[in-house]
Amino acid sequence: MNTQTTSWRLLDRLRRDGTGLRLNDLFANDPARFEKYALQVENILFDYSKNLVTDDIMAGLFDLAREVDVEGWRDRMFSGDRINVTEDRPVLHVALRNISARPILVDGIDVMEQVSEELDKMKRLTDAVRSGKWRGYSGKPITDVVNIGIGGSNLGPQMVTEALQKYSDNRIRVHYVSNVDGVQIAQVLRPLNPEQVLFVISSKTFTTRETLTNAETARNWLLASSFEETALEKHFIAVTANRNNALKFGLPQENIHDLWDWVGGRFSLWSAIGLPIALSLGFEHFESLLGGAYAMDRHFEMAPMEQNAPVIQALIGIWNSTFLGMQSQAILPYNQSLHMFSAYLQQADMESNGKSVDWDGNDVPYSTGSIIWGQLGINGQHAFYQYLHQGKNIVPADFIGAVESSTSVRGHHEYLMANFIAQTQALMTGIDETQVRAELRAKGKSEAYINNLVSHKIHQGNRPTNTILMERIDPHTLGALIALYEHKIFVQGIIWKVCSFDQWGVELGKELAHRILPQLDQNGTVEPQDSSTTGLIDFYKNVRKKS
Ligand SMILES: O=P(O)(O)OC[C@H]1O[C@](O)(CO)[C@@H](O)[C@@H]1O
Repeated sequence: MNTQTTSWRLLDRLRRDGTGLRLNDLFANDPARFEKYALQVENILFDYSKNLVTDDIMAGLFDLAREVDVEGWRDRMFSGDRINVTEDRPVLHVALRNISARPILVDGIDVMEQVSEELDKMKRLTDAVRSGKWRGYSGKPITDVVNIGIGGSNLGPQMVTEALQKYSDNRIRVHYVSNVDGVQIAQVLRPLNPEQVLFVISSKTFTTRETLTNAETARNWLLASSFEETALEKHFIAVTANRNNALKFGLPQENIHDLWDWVGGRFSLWSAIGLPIALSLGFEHFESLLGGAYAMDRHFEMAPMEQNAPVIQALIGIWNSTFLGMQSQAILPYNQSLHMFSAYLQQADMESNGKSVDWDGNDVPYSTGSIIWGQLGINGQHAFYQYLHQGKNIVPADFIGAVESSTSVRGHHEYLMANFIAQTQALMTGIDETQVRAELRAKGKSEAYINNLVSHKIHQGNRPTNTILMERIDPHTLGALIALYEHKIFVQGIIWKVCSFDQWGVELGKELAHRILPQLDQNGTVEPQDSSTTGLIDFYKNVRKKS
């Protein structure tokens, strides 16, 4: 157990000794703190100086990473070892953006050959669709792409297409359907012309009910408009690791794009799952995205721990959550283009590290993972920041922004970024009683008024934040940013000793849904089970009967 390492014990002692640490003091006592605790990778400045850490704590955290052999595990991931132990698979999303084409062997076979073949196939499709060479059944060019997929087969591509919209020439409009609630697909299809739509059915397993139900609805919608035998092959593409099921759906071999079992769904946007990104932006921008991720991979592989951004980000997160007991983590982008970033990270992080047993199946005696949540920071300021500033529970936060605006609209960006910087300062410095009293006196308030209000206006401060400031949000930088978080998640999994690449926790709910589905039918028999489940099924059926 990693708690038995010397460094874990030392860190535990530092935690106890350091309960009185104040960020204000740490900055006052060390004018060089920012230089020491900030670094730049690619176009990304990562400032972790506003965290409750000292040189001793950082040294202890680096020792912990060494003791549990983070670097060894990292090398095992990059070289294709089967580090996904519960599924007995390698973890090779890094192969998908290995633009050096350095061989990566799995069972003696270089996976880079398959990767580059698939990339070529993606490029051919992207160019054909975007140039108008690919035509629908009636001979018209494709104008709209509808991606049908959920979880990793939705969140990554959608987050990226939204984030990089500025780079789209709008030749192809991309839409996303993930929810099995028919409202979503109905809304998406309503304004579209079936003759000019290309559906991308994205499912690693091609067994996910939500996706298959939506895919069938899309197929019926298309076939209702065309009795052409070839309509399906002109309007449907699949991305999957399960060719057989895609063939059964009615697609020809050449319309199926490959994914491999060594790519986790939540790490798959770099594969053909990223087709909607390429279709929307053009293949050269997709390649830049891969290039940015590759640059971060090289940094993660080569930089010493003390200057390694993903390692440091992971260690700070472990310090905050496991040692200081701060269980949640807010993700606060100050950039409209990143409006889906926290939703994307929720899956990447929580599905990876939300585990309670270690690789050997033993309970872990510490908290793992974090509750990842958030939304655009500027909107959050007018919604939940009250809790961040004065709530009882401390929520560490990542502030993410860009120096250059993504729009030519003037007069907005400075205001946005002033807030971005001010919020981390306010969370750190807070405002104490003396300052509150002085401010209220300066405004001419009476002593009685001040006495009533003072405790409400005090901000304790001392709330930890990371600041991630990019020069701009372009495909390369976004690729690097996503890879930064992917590797952070990986390092944390190693330290917590949990398997970050499986997701057994999502299975039980799916199985029970399969059992409940026939019970919802008016003629279905309700099984003997707990009274709440039975009561809900009965209520549902009674209301349906009347409607
Ligand atoms: O791509 P698929 O196989 O349809 O799976 C979709 C998502 O469902 C999950 O398996 C969770 O149920 C995710 O891990 C995955 O990204």
